[in-house]
Amino acid sequence: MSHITVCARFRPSSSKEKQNGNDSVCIQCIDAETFSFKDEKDEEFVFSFDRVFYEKSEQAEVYKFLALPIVRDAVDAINGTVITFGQTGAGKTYSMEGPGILECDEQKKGLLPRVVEGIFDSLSPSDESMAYSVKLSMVEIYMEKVRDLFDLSKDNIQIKESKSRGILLPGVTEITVLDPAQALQTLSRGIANRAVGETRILL
Ligand SMILES: Nc1ncnc2c1ncn2[C@@H]1O[C@H](COP(=O)(O)OP(=O)(O)OP(=O)(O)O)[C@@H](O)[C@H]1O
Repeated sequence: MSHITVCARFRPSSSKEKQNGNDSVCIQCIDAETFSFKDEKDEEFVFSFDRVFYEKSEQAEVYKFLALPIVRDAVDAINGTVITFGQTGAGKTYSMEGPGILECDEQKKGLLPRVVEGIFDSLSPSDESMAYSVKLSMVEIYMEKVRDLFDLSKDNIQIKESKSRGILLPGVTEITVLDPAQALQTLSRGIANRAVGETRILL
């Protein structure tokens, strides 16, 4: 089995797109893995992924298919990553965070709050000889530099690689979190520190 899962997700047309008549849809569902795309010359192309999430897909489905296996592996010390890629307005933030990571709308909440809960649920120690600690770091690559979103004075963190520990960010802030609420509060602080973000307010 591949260690990489690649999915496509389509978001519903926004009310603005509907208002402007920009909401004609050029893709058609074939099945849960395949869709067809018609370009402006009416030429048809067929694409397949591990899973295609169409516009009615639920956040919970995306979590279950894409992130839950990574959460399970993480608890067994296997590294995992979720990457979103797409043009502006495609739905990356919605998929990752939902309407906001502190918002607890059960249906709409995104991958981040679900992953946080999933990790803490999986850590509930059934075996008392086991001890876990959960630490968060958060960085942003901005203007070719790695900035620490938990300590903005660290604005040029180096990326190193070690044979035994893999990719490292020496000196990056690590915050120990004890429960999901504390983890989400901490992540929300990091998100607010991003230089590029839809909710950045300059005073
Ligand atoms: N699956 C979805 N269901 C409902 N609304 C969605 C969905 N995906 C995205 N949206 C809405 O579409 C809009 C754009 O989404 P979003 O902000 O997540 O895009 P983005 O890819 O993060 O854009 P940018 O790169 O500009 O930050 C938002 O208003 C969001 O709420």
